[in-house]
Amino acid sequence: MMQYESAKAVFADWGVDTEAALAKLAEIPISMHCWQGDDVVGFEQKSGSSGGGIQATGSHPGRARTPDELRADLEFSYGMIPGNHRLNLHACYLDTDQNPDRDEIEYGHFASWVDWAKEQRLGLDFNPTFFAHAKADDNLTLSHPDQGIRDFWIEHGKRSRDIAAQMGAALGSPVVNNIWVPDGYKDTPVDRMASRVRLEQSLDAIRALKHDKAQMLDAVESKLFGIGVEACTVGSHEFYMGYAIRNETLLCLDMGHFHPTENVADKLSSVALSLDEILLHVSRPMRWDSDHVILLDDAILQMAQELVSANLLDRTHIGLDFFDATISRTAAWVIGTRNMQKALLQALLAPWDELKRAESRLDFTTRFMATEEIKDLPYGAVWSEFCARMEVATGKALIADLARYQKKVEARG
Ligand SMILES: C[C@H](O)[C@H](O)[C@@H](O)C(=O)CO
Ligand SMILES: [Mn+2]
Repeated sequence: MMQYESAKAVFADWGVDTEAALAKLAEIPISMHCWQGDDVVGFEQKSGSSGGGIQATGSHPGRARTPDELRADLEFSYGMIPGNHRLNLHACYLDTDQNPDRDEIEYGHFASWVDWAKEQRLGLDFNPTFFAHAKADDNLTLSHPDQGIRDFWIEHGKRSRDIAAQMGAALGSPVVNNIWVPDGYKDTPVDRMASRVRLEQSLDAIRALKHDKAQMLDAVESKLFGIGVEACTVGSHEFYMGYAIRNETLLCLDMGHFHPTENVADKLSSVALSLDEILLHVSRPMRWDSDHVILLDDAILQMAQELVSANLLDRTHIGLDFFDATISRTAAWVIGTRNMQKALLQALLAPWDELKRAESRLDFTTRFMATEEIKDLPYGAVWSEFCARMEVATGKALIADLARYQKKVEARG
């Protein structure tokens, strides 16, 4: 507390109100992805061989194998993260004794998740699952040349939107329904246009039915390449950017889905001029879309800075997308999500007016000196205060709690 009071005075000297920053941070929900808890396996009773070019590596003990185990791990993890958040579910995480194929899923198969979300005061987000299925083994789904395969996936897409809308109605909070398909070609295709026309037509068919935006929001996610689709990804950035603008959907920017030298934070202000809302998949690519757990590193700090500086927090849905099976899965969730929050807090504690004034008069020296000096400000004390107010642990106590829970789940084998 004393440390916080002294930090508060230091920030006040820079013209920054720490109380306002803490209040804003408490309002920002992060959509935590269910698939970190079980290495993107899901709970279907059957699955195909196609991984869609994504891969969780590692064999750390304690993987959640059932919806109940996953919910227990999530409850523990949310308990370690300050604030109220959301869960991002994939369609392959259905909870039912039945064995519906992807084109047969219904709201009832996910009702237990909604009941649980209500109990836990969590929002939900949703994703159709266009991978890990025999009908995705060609690495083509919505753009497949075979009409029958396209129709199968279109039906899956329609049902997912419907399920998402019902979830949103039940929870009183719009569910973002994000479409990502693995479609692409290992070697250079000769008719890219035909694939993209088919993908566009399939997306239009999926979205033919209008849903209330208070219940469900459509999002589309682009990608640069994946394993097995190195030569061409049908749903490229340009494809989906155009699609999202023309159709007024959200555009999902996954930080692992661009060339490693691109700065994804730089894209926010550009796409925000043409889109109402944005979805983020905050991730950490290492050499490729490796989905490492996010660190409090420059890429994440810059993303948070852009969200605050460009005033985009109210129209950006912050989702996470990483999966690491070499470390405790619950620790990955907790530390990764808290890193996103720490980055947001640092951004909320920056003296933006002063920095922007310096830039607008081309005083780059002042901008340079200030952006470097504020790196020394006592962010840790403000973060600790936030955690104390939200009654969650920090530092060694947090590490001990995470280790204790990991020990408990290791008995699962
Ligand atoms: C499991 C997710 O849908 C997936 O990670 C997708 O969002 C993606 O980023 C694929 O590379
Ligand atoms: Mn993603």
